[in-house]
Amino acid sequence: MTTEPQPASAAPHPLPSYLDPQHLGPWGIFLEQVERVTPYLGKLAYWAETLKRPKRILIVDVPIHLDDGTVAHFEGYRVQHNTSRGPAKGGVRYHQDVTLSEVMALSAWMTVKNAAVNLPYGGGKGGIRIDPRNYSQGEIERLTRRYTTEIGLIIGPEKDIPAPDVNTNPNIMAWMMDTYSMNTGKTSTGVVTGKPVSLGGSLGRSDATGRGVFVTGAQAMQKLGIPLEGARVAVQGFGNVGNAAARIFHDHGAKIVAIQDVSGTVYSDAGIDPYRALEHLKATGSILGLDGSEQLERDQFWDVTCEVLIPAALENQLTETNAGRIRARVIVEGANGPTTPAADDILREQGVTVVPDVLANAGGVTVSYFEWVQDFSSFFWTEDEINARLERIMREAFDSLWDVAERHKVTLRTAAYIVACTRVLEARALRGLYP
Ligand SMILES: NC(=O)C1=CN([C@@H]2O[C@H](COP(=O)(O)OP(=O)(O)OC[C@H]3O[C@@H](n4cnc5c(N)ncnc54)[C@H](O)[C@@H]3O)[C@@H](O)[C@H]2O)C=CC1
Ligand SMILES: O=C(O)CCC(=O)C(=O)O
Repeated sequence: MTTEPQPASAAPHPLPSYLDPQHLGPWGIFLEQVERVTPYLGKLAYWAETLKRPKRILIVDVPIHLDDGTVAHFEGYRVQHNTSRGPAKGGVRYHQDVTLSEVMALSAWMTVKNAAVNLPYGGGKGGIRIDPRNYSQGEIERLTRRYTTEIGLIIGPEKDIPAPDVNTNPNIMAWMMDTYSMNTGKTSTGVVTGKPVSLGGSLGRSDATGRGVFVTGAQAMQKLGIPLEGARVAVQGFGNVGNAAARIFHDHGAKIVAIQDVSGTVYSDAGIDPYRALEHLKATGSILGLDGSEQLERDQFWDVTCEVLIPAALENQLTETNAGRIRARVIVEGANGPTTPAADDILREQGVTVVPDVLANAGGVTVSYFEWVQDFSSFFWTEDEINARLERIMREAFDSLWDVAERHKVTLRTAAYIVACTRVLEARALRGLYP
């Protein structure tokens, strides 16, 4: 038996159909990203097949009583893509378009993200296919508690730690924590992060992803000689990530010229105050009709001239169809997977710098890591301490990825994959196979 790693991965068996690149969707995009990084992995390419196969996939039926007394069934998922460097970690999404392919890709991007910023985690993600806008608070609570019980088989503070993602929030994390604790017979704050501060949550978590988007975006601007003061910023998605990023850019002198969310697009050449936009959204349920702004057609958002574009909604937004229209100099990916590989190539040719999701939006999971550590030690830090540590981690990660990108003459995304996949596969190789 040879002990010397061979240059190419030994993968004698065909992929199961749900892992097949032909079975497109977001998972197909992740596979393409793995193909792009493999030539840079040297001998570790032997283990690259690991990245193409999630470690564990759980599909659950989530039945609940609706308020009208009938029973409804929802399909839920928890995917643990990789646990080579530590427990799986990643959010839970409630959305009508959730699919297995999407959750697999989101969990894989968590593996890469956690390794890119060197957090001691693997990658996981969960989701339920539901449009939560159509359900009451009581129905969402019952859904959350049943889902938590179903995935309780594989989650836990040392196994897999969920957190908020699209349409989930600290309230939902509180129900998850409570359900898991009831089922295991002890209060287990560390089973989820992004909890309310009064239940073992961390100060700074709610704005952390947007703060990381700002820190990495500002660093990219500095490298490119783009002044922050007066810089025009367009933001897609005005939820947890998009509105925090908009507020923090605004606080540092940038001008938010366009915001798009699920309800539509607003634009103002003079700049939109994101605090007022948030108040308007809370009062009316929509960003449309904000004083001093005009409404644009949905697709016109991509034509807005700006220095910084922040996609902070869903994946697959910048594609080969619209990438050529982008007028931004920097794209900072608040969302996971907003840019397809074909769009990446077009943007690169146009000289647009993309700060990739696995770096730009890592602020959220970084403060989730702080929350988890604080829960274990039952000792809580101040918000200033948290923000200072977050900013240091994000800056250092940015600088080291920028250097790797320059050295290999690759995009920041490929640089992030080189660093992250090397870390993951080194751990994989050291742990070896059993038996
Ligand atoms: N919450 C977190 O800490 C993190 C979230 N992310 C990613 O950031 C993105 C946004 O997540 P959150 O802000 O947490 O979700 P959220 O549920 O708080 O907000 C989502 C926003 O996207 C908008 N949106 C939905 N569909 C849209 C569409 N078709 N076009 C335009 N806007 C649309 C919604 O109106 C809302 O403003 C997701 O890709 C998520 O995976 C990444 C890292 C951490
Ligand atoms: O805070 C976390 O653990 C994960 C957040 C998340 O889902 C993400 O970074 O995409």
